[in-house]
Parts: sequence; C-alpha cells; structure tokens
Amino acid sequence: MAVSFSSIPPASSVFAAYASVSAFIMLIQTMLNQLVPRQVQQYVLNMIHRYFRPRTSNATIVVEERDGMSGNEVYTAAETYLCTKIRPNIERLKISKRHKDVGVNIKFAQCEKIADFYEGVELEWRFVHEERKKTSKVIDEDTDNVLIESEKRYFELCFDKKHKEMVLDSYIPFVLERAKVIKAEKKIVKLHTLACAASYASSIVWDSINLEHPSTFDTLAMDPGQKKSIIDDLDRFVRRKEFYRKVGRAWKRGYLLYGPPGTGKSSLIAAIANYLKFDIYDLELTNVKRDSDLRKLLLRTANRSILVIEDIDCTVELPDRKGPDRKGQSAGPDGHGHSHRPRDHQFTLSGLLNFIDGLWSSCGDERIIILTTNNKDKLDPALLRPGRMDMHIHMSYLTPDGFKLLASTYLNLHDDDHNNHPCFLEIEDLINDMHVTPAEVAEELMKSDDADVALDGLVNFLKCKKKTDPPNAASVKQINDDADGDEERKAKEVMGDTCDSLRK
Ligand SMILES: Nc1ncnc2c1ncn2[C@@H]1O[C@H](COP(=O)(O)OP(=O)(O)OP(=O)(O)O)[C@@H](O)[C@H]1O
Ligand SMILES: [Mg+2]
Repeated sequence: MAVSFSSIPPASSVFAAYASVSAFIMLIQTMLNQLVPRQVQQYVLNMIHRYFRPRTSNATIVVEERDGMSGNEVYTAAETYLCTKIRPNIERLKISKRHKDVGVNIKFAQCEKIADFYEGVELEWRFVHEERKKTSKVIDEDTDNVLIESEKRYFELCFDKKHKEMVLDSYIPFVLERAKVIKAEKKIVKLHTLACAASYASSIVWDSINLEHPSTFDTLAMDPGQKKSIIDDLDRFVRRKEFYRKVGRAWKRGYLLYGPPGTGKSSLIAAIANYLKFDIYDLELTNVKRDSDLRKLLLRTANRSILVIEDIDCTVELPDRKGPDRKGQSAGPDGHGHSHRPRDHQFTLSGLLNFIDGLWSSCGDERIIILTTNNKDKLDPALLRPGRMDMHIHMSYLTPDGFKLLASTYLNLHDDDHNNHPCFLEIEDLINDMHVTPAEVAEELMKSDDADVALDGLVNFLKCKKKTDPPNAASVKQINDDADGDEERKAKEVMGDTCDSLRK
C-alpha cells in the first residue's frame, strides 16, 4: 500500500505557536551569528524548531497517484470511491468515456475537499493537483507505454490522530473493497477467443472483444429450483476465498452443462458471466495442438474468469487415457496414449485433466471452468469426477413454466394474461406432450410483434411438430425432472421403451 504518513498542524494553532516562538528564535540567531560557524548555527536552529514545533491532534495520510513509475492502487481506489461522494458544492470535474465504457468516468479537476464518515468518525479527503517542477516518466497501465507527466496528483486524508489504526487497518481496506465493487458494477464483460499470433514464437494467443450477449438468469427459461441452486452455488463460490485457502484447494469450480442443442447451455454461460461480471475465455480445442499450447494459454488468462470448452465431446478427438485411442495409437507407459510421439507434441486428455485440476490450474484465483456437451455419456468419466466438474447441470426441453417465462420476456405477457389467453392452455398441453427446445419456441415467439399472432403461430408450429415427433409425455417429464446422470439414463430407457412401443 503506497501511502505516506505525516502529522500536519491545523493552521490556527501553527500561527499562534510560531508567533510566540519566532522572537526567541531570532534572538538566538543573532547571538549565534556572532559566536559560531554557519553549519553549527543551522544545526542549533533546527533543534530549536523541532523542539518548539506545535503538537497537533490531526494526522494526514498522503496517497500519491504514482508509486515510482507505476500506478498506486490506493490512489485509483480512492478516486473511484470519492467520485461517489461528490457534493453539489464541487465546482469543477473532468468527465470522459472511452468506447468500451458503460457510463461516463468522473475525475476531480482541481483541488477539492471531500468529507466522509466511517464508523462515526469524520474524515476529510483533499484532492491536490499541482504542476511538477520537472517532468517525470510514468507507465500507462492500459497500454504499457511510457508517458511524460508534468502534473502531480495526490489525495490527503486528514483525521484525528487517535483513529490512525482504525483508518489504516479498517477504513483504507474498506475504500479498496468499495472501489472494487463500484468498478465491478461498471465492468464490461469480455469474451476472449483464440487467434493466430503474427509472430512464430507464440503461435496462438487470446484476442478479446466485449461480450454483448444479453442473456441473464431472468431471461433463462429453466426450472426455477435449478436456477436458484446455480445462483446459490456461484454466490457461495465467490465468497469462499478463505475457505478454499483453509482446505488447501485451488479457488476454482467446474460446471458441466449437458443437454440437447438449443436448450440454453451457451445462454447459461453468458448469464453466469453477466451475473458475476467475469470475463469468458472460449477455448476452441480444435485450435490447440499441444499440451504446451494449453499451458501457455492458461497462464495468459486472468483471475475472476470463466474458461469455456464448448461441445467437449466433439470438438476434438481426445485420446483415451487407458486403451488405444480413436486413431488407433496404443497407450504409452503412463497410460496416456501416444507412445510413438514425444508427449509434448500432442494434445492429450491427461493434458486437459492437468489443466483442469492439476498444478497448472492453481495459478490463478476465482476461476470457473465450464464444459458443455450434447452427449454426457460419451465423456471420459475422469473428466467428470467431482473436483473437476463439481456440478452437472442438465439443460433440457421446455416445460410449461419455461414457456411462461419466454412469453413474458418475448411478448410481455404476464400471469394474468396467461390465465385469460385462449392459446395458453393448449400450448402448455402441447409442450407437456412433446420434446420442444426453448430455442424453437423462442424463434416462433419472435415472428410477430403482435402477441396473438405469435401465439397462433406457435400453436401451429407445435401441432406440426407433434405430427412428426410422436407423443411421449412421460419421457419428457422424466428427463426434465432428473438432473443427474444416472437418473437421466433411466429417463432415456423410459424414452427408448416408449419409442419401441410406438414402432410396434
Ligand atoms: N433455456 C433458455 N431460455 C431462454 N432462451 C433460450 C433457452 N435455450 C435456448 N434459448 C434461445 O435459443 C438460442 C440458442 O440457445 P443456446 O445457444 O444457448 O443453446 P445451446 O444449448 O447452447 O445449443 P447448442 O447445444 O447447439 O450449442 C438462444 O440464443 C436463446 O435465444
Ligand atoms: Mg451452445
């Protein structure tokens, strides 16, 4: 924490004290001039000044914008925090907005005083802005460029000396924490994808854009209980920093999202990112050729992020850890396949597992890893065990509850409309009786701005679909009720039975 601490006297007491002492000092100075050499004179005068310096009950912490050439986090946090405390009496402010910013950024433009209260204690901040006597070099933290600065900016935090410990141990951490929250609220979530680097040295790098996906938990049609348990799990995860440290685990969590296409797996990922304000790293496995690439990429991901591997079962041919892999290569002595090629020249399942929960995975904090698949059964069980994939989330076909949510987000129809609208009961019966994905229904609801027209279109669509897809209400219900793998298998058996009986 780059703060410097000094005592400053309040102006009134300083003047009073110095007025009475200055005559005495002048007298001493005249005597010394005649008797002793100049250095000795200076030394004696300094001692007298120090002795007579007025005692004050105030203390000041100086928080400079720069710590050497780099920025000072306390300064940035104070600036962010104090901009929420601006009063109408402030006359001059600076505002700016870069392309990627959500709202305008406010900064102080001239020396200002800002009052704050913390645990009943009054604190006074002063923003000070002055010309430097000589220019100085600094590093721009956004671009890493060296800049020349001719101004010096700092905050002074003044308070009663007796609160010094409280300010340093409690108030400053509070300001840092508050600034983090304020920044998180304004943060734009980024989507990082893989791109080929221009240089040969590192062939694959992350490229980033703003995540513009508007999906949130409010717009996701899924079982309300399941939705709540995901949100609770995320909340628990982010507040458990100490817990993870105490039990000696890397602060990370793995989610497996599985279910048919169009049931909202990717939308759920976006909703999680928007909820936590975590950046997404979309790891397209087909672009990763070697385990060493994987390690490099992991090292270049930031904390508080979500690493996503979509369609894990089909994006890459993962060699089996035990027997021969799908390309017919035999397992190596370590049981990881590829005995004929140097290990580092291939991308292996064991590389991926190491990546998910081996030592490599612990090189960051607050990491979430999400795998998605349409075929959970195809995945190696090693990939799915707790600790790797801690929570298995089944995204399934649309239920009547899910339909109500889509009707309210797409057509602005709420509970009362549901009871009164002639189509609703029919649609709910049809949905109960068939496999239809939220994506299919959402597509139909978007076809008209007129709710009646859109709902009529949906009824027709569902009726047509029902003719081609045989009714199997029991199986749909079973699949949607069961969230874990074993239960899902049972549901598929029920479904198989139903299809068999239909075929007969
Ligand atoms: N559960 C849902 N709630 C709300 N909208 C949904 C839901 N599922 C799908 N949709 C809508 O359908 C579109 C496609 O969904 P999404 O891409 O999330 O499905 P997916 O399960 O990832 O499919 P795939 O397995 O093909 O990748 C979304 O843009 C969204 O509009
Ligand atoms: Mg998807």
